[in-house]
Amino acid sequence: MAILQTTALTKSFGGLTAVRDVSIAVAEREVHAIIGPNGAGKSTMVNLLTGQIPPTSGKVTFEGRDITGLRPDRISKIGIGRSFQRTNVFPTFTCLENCWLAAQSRMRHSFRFFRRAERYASCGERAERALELCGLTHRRDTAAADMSYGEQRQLEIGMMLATEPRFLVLDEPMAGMGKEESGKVVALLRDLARSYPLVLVEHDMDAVFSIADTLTVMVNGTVIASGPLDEVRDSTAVQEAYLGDGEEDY
Ligand SMILES: Nc1ncnc2c1ncn2[C@@H]1O[C@H](COP(=O)(O)OP(=O)(O)OP(=O)(O)O)[C@@H](O)[C@H]1O
Repeated sequence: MAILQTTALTKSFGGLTAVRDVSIAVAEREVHAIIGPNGAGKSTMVNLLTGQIPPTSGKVTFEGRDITGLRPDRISKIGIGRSFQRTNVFPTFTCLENCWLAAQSRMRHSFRFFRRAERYASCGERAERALELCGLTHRRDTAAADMSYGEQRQLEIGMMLATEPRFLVLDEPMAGMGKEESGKVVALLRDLARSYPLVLVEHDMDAVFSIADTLTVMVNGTVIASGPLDEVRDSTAVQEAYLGDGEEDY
């Protein structure tokens, strides 16, 4: 059964339709990658799934519940975690503090604690667990600014995990990384894929092909192919439309 599903999802910006009639379904334990050339509508899809923008038409359901048009904080609380294309960490805060803040953002009244001590402890536990999950326990007390770019992206994944999501949406988690750094993130994503269903938007095709179960290929806002990785990767339509001439761009 699908955990996350879109039905005829469409988003227009004035005269431009960035996402047109997209219907995808992501099952339990599935890594669903969305690929496509620049301007294909991938980021718009991510923004529609996580509530950053409302759709023009169509529907998004999560665990059978209609979440279309809900605000990002509601969607986060419902259990969909999102990482951003650009690093969102607080540079002067330590890794633990960054994760602590993210954990706290999920609390109902972030700054008006009823049982302050209990909530504090619970955020601390979540933060420590998130650091462990993203492989940064050894950097617990290091300020984000003192870490490499790759580690900061890793921390951002930790911050997403500190919100205790049940589903992950990752927007170009390998962007701007060197080979060694992206190798680490690929390993991390493989680990996470054992526990979370996830949607991954990524330009690094080696990474996508090594992690994804399902591939959706978008061109100009439209899905041109979607299905099991091997079938879609090797389909002529995809080779011609995307992986052919444009491959060197990635
Ligand atoms: N807020 C917006 N207002 C107007 N047009 C937008 C907006 N956001 C995206 N677009 C347009 O929608 C189209 C799809 O953009 P989108 O960023 O979703 O593509 P993408 O596949 O993520 O591209 P990239 O790989 O370059 O990130 C583009 O033509 C873009 O210019």
